[in-house]
Amino acid sequence: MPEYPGQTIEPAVRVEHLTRVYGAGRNQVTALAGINVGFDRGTFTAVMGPSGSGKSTLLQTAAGLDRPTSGRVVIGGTDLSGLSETRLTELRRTRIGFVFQAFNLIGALTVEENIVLPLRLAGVRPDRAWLTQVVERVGLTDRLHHRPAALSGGQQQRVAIARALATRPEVIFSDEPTGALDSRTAAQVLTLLRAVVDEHGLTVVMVTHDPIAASYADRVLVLADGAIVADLPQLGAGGIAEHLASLDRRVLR
Ligand SMILES: Nc1ncnc2c1ncn2[C@@H]1O[C@H](COP(=O)(O)OP(=O)(O)OP(=O)(O)O)[C@@H](O)[C@H]1O
Repeated sequence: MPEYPGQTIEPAVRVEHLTRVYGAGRNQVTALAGINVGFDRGTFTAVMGPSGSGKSTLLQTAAGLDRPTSGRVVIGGTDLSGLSETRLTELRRTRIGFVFQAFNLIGALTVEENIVLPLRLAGVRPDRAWLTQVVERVGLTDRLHHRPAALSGGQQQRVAIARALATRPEVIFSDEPTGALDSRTAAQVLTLLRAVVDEHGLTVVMVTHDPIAASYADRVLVLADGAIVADLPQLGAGGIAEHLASLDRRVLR
């Protein structure tokens, strides 16, 4: 559904009335309390908010890694709620890229084998021209035959980004991609994510606690208690930090 009158372009990801409740009775926790949001194609969004505000739950449910309690997620026009587990797995493998704080590379495989793994799992023939472009973009052309253990943290995260890009996904979901990196390496990884949005029109949704990381995005969503409490344009790292501090005083106690 269009979010406003006259809107005709389907966002890359659309989330409607998304609710996720964990547990039952006295142990019940509402991690997401009916979220409505769209992520337009070719945009980079940072998701922020205090610990326990629902950021990871939003990412996991939007990415089809977890089923919502109610509400729905539509990726590129496909409603995930109508999909069987098998179809959902297929969609995750072919249309979604993931980049996590832990690089999650397979130590026994080379860099190249790690990058093409999602394609092999999905039984999809690699698009060699695209893969060459991706490997060049992430600066790994001379590392393809190394094992992950022989690479630095920043290089390993770049392998994870190349792996996420291998299938030319409609969206990349990323949870704290720079959480394990020093600030210089983090800047390289964020510049790379920014570039895949600007140069290839990909859509990136990234959870982060860091206003500097968020300053690479076009838009900053702030969650509190499972709801969106701010939807901001890019304000720069200082502006984001200031806004979070003012929300902290007003909304976040
Ligand atoms: N599997 C689970 N079982 C029960 N409660 C959960 C589960 N996963 C998350 N929660 C709860 O849901 C709420 C939101 O958690 P979530 O991990 O999404 O927050 P977050 O904003 O990502 O936090 P952080 O910044 O600390 O990673 C929290 O109260 C959390 O304790």
